[in-house]
Amino acid sequence: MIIGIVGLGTVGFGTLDILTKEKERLEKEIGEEVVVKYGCALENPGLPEGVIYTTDFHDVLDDESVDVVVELIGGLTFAKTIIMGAIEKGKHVVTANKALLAHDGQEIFTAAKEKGVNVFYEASVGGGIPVVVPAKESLIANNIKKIEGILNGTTNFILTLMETDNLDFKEALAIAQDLGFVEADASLDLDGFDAAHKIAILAMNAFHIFFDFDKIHTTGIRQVTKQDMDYAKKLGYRIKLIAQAEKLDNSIGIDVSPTLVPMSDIVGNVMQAYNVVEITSDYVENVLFYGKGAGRYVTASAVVSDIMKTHNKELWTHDYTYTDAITPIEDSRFYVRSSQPLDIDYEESYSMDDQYIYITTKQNLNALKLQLSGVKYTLLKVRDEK
Ligand SMILES: NC(=O)C1=CN([C@@H]2O[C@H](COP(=O)(O)OP(=O)(O)OC[C@H]3O[C@@H](n4cnc5c(N)ncnc54)[C@H](OP(=O)(O)O)[C@@H]3O)[C@@H](O)[C@H]2O)C=CC1
Ligand SMILES: N[C@@H](CC=O)C(=O)O
Repeated sequence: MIIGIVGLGTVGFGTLDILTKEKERLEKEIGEEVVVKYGCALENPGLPEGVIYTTDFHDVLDDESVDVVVELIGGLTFAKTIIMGAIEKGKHVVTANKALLAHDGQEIFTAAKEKGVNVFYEASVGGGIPVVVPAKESLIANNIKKIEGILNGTTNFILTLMETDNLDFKEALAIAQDLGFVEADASLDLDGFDAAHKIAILAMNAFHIFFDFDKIHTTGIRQVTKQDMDYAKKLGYRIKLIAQAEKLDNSIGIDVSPTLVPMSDIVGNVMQAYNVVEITSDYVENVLFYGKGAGRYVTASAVVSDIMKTHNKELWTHDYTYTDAITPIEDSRFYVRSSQPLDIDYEESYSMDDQYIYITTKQNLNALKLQLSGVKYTLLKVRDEK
């Protein structure tokens, strides 16, 4: 197996390092030589002997001996050119690029099918947690009804540090950046788009659909305050950025929003840069996937696993149907805080610091907003008790 890695940053360099250190064992596992022929990046990070350094990804694409192109530069432009170019040349592709797959997955998978090659992307969701392959292969017997979880390491890390270390948002973000968790464009993490990319990929495979990514209703963590975290805690909840995808009556509901999660729930105890994905289906019922969702070696572990998977000649199919029926998930319980008492249906309520705090009964978001028109309030979703 001859490999070209394009992108030698956090994940790319980690991938190269694992492939170098574990070469002998990996070769034994698959019964084939594993050779990294190219490392491509704008600056040379220092490559092991025998790996050709280039700044031009065409060197990798144009070399007929390369079987697998590993795209780890991120973004929607060059990354797409590299992936489409590799497919065109009949090479397998491994990528961690959730943004690109969420936007252009249909085009990429269609091209891969035509050329008879695989595009593998385990690292695109949940960092090192095996979830894409298990959901697509191990759960094949099941009709998936719902996927829910914490899919962004950066925001979970920030929320954790705000709670446990009393850090402010900016301080916590700077630490996450040092640790290599944060996207080149941090707003992808902070505004919920990275989690939306990941839930889009999971929903695509779970419900066999392609759809316009921009239809996903996405809210990030910028408006989450320490004050609301403390109020939520008094009621036994933590605020987490939750991504959800669910089969509704006439649509697939998908959204990403800061949500109060009961501390009695496993999901409410997922801290730091850990991720969790809960899949609900008919036969196996509930399964949870938990582990580190970001970081160099964590993510490289999933990339290496995908590279090894290209050794099997079996092709993955993505014969999915395009749908416009993507809607927000509007029926939920809600946390509502206001400086005035409210006349709404609620399960729990208390007041302190001149604030009135409610956990509502399950109801429709738009109906609740209508009821609250003219009132100043903060509103967050509340996850059901398990
Ligand atoms: N970091 C993480 O924890 C995770 C990241 N991912 C995904 O993995 C991918 C890579 O992320 P990450 O490693 O963090 O990103 P980095 O920014 O650390 O690395 C990007 C690499 O791409 C190189 N590069 C950029 N443009 C080009 C180009 N035109 N030609 C050649 N090389 C180029 C950069 O080179 P140079 O440094 O020389 O400029 C750098 O080596 C992204 O899609 C990201 O979303 C997925 C899961 C977790
Ligand atoms: N920025 C992402 C990296 C992994 O996908 C995150 O924080 O989860």
